[in-house]
Amino acid sequence: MQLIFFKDNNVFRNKIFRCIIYDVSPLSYSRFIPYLCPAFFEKAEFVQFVFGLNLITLMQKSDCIIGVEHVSKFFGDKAVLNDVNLSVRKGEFVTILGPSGCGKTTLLRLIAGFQTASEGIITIGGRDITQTPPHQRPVNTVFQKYALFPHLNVYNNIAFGLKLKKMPEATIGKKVKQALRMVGMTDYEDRDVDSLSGGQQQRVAIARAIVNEPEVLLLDEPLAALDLKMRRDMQMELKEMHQKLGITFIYVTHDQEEALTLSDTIVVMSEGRIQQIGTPTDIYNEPINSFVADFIGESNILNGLMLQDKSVSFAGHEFECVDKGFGVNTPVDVVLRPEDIYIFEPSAAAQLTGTVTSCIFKGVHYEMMVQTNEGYEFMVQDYHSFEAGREVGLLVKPFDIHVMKKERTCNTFSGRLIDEQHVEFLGYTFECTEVQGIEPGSDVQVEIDFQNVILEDNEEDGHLTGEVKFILYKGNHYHLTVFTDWDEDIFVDTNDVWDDGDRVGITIAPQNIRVTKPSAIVEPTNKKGSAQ
Ligand SMILES: Nc1ncnc2c1ncn2[C@@H]1O[C@H](COP(=O)(O)OP(=O)(O)OP(=O)(O)O)[C@@H](O)[C@H]1O
Repeated sequence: MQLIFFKDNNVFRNKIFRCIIYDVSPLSYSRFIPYLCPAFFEKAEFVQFVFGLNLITLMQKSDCIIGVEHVSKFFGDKAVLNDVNLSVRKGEFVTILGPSGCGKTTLLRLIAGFQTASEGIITIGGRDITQTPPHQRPVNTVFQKYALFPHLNVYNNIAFGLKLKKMPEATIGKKVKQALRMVGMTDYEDRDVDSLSGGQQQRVAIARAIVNEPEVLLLDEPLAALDLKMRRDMQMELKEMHQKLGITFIYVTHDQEEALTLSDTIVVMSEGRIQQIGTPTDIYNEPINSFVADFIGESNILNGLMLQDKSVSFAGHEFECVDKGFGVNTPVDVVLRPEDIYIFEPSAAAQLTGTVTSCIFKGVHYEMMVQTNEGYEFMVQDYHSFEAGREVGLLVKPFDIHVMKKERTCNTFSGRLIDEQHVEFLGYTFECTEVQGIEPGSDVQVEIDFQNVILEDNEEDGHLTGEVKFILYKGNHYHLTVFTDWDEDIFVDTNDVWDDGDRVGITIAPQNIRVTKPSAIVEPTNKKGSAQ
């Protein structure tokens, strides 16, 4: 008998691990069970016994229904998903949230089985289904475009799958009625689907999915085609439906408000990687990096310097905060939610003073932009209005100052020294100031400060070309990610205003290129998909 325990970092972090026991004869297996440590069973996700080639899941301890383990998906050379790990509990409402093109739909399609993972494993109920065809998976998918059969009425659209399974007509009738009741469309059985509104068609699509009683319902932006009012109504209905049905929902959206409203758990993705997994409150209150902070809700994001434990400077002032363990004089990102900033008449209590530049009524609160005397801009939300032009004081409490580690403090590329004054990186040979003490032909590390990357309107004016993405306003400048037309991103600090998707030329002056020997410490590089 052979005992194999395997665990991986991510799974282990969630205190679940898997044990596989190989080549157990039924006799030794029954003798063996009583001796397995109870503490082990407490932690084990499931225990599998392998009899020759047959794998038997003996026990599934945790309530994990879907496991995505180290999953990557490539289309050609392009990694659309990069080492994704996710564990979904039975009955959970999980939302995959991220900007367009970050890989949300691809992840859903891998779970549904419409596409196959290039690497990694997907399990449902502890069973490896990575290669299982879609129709053999206990999941059903609702798409953004309702994908109803136009020639069938509502009843027949919903009954379609059940008829294929050759269920008795009476059972089908009962199930269709039940599904229609669930989506609030009891009287619509005989209607042509073309005569229904977008919201009603989506309800029929959901009814058609739930009538099969799947263990997991996958929903790919199901409300995206609806107008705002209908979307809000349907969100509430979906939430109720989820509670009534008690099945697991995996929901894809790029709408952060929808994700915060609906979910038990939000998975925030960017560029094929998971950035953060947490409850809506966790994600909103404790974003793990500036990408998540910017993507979820409104934020003021500023460059800061952690002076020491519980003391951070930003916007030209020192502030007391609650964070510790960043070290001394460490560059950080500081996030302040607009509703956490107090605004009042200038007084001694003010930490910052400035002038209101705009004031807009937002229905319940006022949203004001304040330019501080040190030249930083803050968004502030308050129930009281301070009109444009008024002098104000601002204050933020230590607990409301969110300090987060910077992913990087400058652009870092791997390159090759061509000669003393030329270095090759990002597929281009750049002129640099004289490099001494490194042999031409050696591998080198190249560093460029964010503010030293110049973007040009005309692509042909740059050494390189690329596309502007992820624009982050940092109070007194913009931090941009530019997808170069090579394999890596380049990060830029600029005062110029660029739009998402702008094509640009990229220039770097020779004196701003730092060439060093590759450091022993692995610094984060500008590989595609890393958070800002
Ligand atoms: N079959 C395919 N072949 C090549 N590239 C693909 C294919 N399917 C998706 N992609 C690419 O993979 C990336 C992720 O696509 P995906 O549809 O998963 O993103 P998404 O986050 O769901 O975006 P959206 O919100 O716009 O639907 C995109 O760049 C897309 O162009």
